[in-house]
Amino acid sequence: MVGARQEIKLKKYRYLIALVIILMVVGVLVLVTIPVVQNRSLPKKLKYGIVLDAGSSHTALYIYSWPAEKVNDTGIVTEVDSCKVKGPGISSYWNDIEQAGKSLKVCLDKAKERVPEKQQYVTPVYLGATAGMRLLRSQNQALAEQLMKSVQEFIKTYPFNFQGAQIITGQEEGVFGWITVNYLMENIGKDNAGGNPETEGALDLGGASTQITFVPGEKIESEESALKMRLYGKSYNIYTHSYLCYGKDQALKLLLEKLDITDNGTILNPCFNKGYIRTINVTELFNSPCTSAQHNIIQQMVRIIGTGNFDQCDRYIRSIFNFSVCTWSSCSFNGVYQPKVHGKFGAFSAYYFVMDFFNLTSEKPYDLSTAQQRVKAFCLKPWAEVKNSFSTNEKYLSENCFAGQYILSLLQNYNFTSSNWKTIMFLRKIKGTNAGWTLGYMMNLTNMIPAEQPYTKPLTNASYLTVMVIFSIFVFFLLLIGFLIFKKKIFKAQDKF
Ligand SMILES: Nc1nc2c(ncn2[C@@H]2O[C@H](COP(=O)(O)OP(=O)(O)OP(=O)(O)O)[C@@H](O)[C@H]2O)c(=O)[nH]1
Ligand SMILES: [Ca+2]
Repeated sequence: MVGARQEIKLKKYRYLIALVIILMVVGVLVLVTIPVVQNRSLPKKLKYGIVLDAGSSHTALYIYSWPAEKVNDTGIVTEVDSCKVKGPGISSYWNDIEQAGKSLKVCLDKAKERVPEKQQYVTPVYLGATAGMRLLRSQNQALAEQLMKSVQEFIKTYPFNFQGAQIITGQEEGVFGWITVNYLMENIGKDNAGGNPETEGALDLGGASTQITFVPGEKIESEESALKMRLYGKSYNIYTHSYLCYGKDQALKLLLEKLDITDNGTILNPCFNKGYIRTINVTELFNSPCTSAQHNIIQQMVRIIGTGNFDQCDRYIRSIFNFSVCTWSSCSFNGVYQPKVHGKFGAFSAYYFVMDFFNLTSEKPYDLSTAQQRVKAFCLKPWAEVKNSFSTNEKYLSENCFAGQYILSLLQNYNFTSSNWKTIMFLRKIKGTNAGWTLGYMMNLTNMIPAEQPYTKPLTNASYLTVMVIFSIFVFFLLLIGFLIFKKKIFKAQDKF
């Protein structure tokens, strides 16, 4: 009787053990499959943003994109496409205002093709105009406003989420260029255990203005050029200055104004290659507020003839900068305060175009004397030879001697000398995205740069689940072992019984 009862009990135990084991296996299977299913790569939802850079010499459109769920992560926004508007900058349409807006058509059409239709209504579009419009506004505010309205109305005819067209300040242009460079280089936003990571300065040479922006190693004396910013939980004291009229095209006008004109309306220009001839309308030279000084040229057209004289060019270029006044402890030129340049610099736009022409933009920086020699060698070449040797656009080609010397002069005025010249990296793009103010401008306006470091979980979702699964399996085996020991003891007790 006792033996049969014991057998029934034993059978019950076996069923119970089998049931527990099955439940445990199912439990482990569930634990393993759920994270796998949960973590399989989901189709990424992308967000888009568009910025039009209405520069003095031309307008460009940039399309940026980033994964929707990672807004605050660093290094996430990239440029997915860009479009160069044909023709001059919007400020040149002052006598045909309606055309200013229409000139943007091809690029806006391209943006419409590039951004998925469903996303277009939520895609913000910004237009920022720079020095060309600043100059026009200083001459005729009403006209500048009409022009901005023209581009605004035209952009509004597109299905995007238009956020406004503004003439941005030189300070904004400088600082947003700095943000772009440091965001793309991942100098800002990275949680750097060793304190504040070094940032890089930004050097932008446009057609009508030029900007220098960096974090100095000393206190900034002038409030006007100082900007305190808090980005990703760190504070930055930034120095920035924008020199209106010192972009490449306006600087050339400043130079031409300094040169003598002969009675028959000829200007000899030592900064153009020997034999190069360019005929320009006098109004073209003097319609700029940068050169509106009194002049007594009676001819309508003037002929500029290149003489390719390096030393004379150097002297004339120096003469467009004023070094006679400085009320601060140090100045660059024109009495503008500038602390000592500090750290590395990224130099883009015309700095890049021109230095690239002279093959001076490699990863391994060249020294100042090599740069000077290359520019000099080019300037000494007669125009006929230059023209035959390069297929570059003739306007750019003819201005490279001037631009090369101007850049060398400007950078030395900022106090880049042979000892720190190699801290400048001439670049067009960083990780595939164009260096310029537009990306920083968009990220600022879309609140994509947090002031404080966003909260980050100690583990990613995937590693969290992996750890959970491993520990569950571990606990399962412990339970199993415990259970088997327990079972053995029961059987032993039963045997005794
Ligand atoms: N050599 C050369 N010069 C270029 C090229 N593209 C533009 N430039 C010139 O470089 C200068 C600067 O160009 P950008 O940076 O586009 O200037 P921008 O934005 O129109 O002008 P700002 O409003 O002052 O910023 C202008 O004088 C342009 O004409 C190029 O491919 N090669
Ligand atoms: Ca520009």
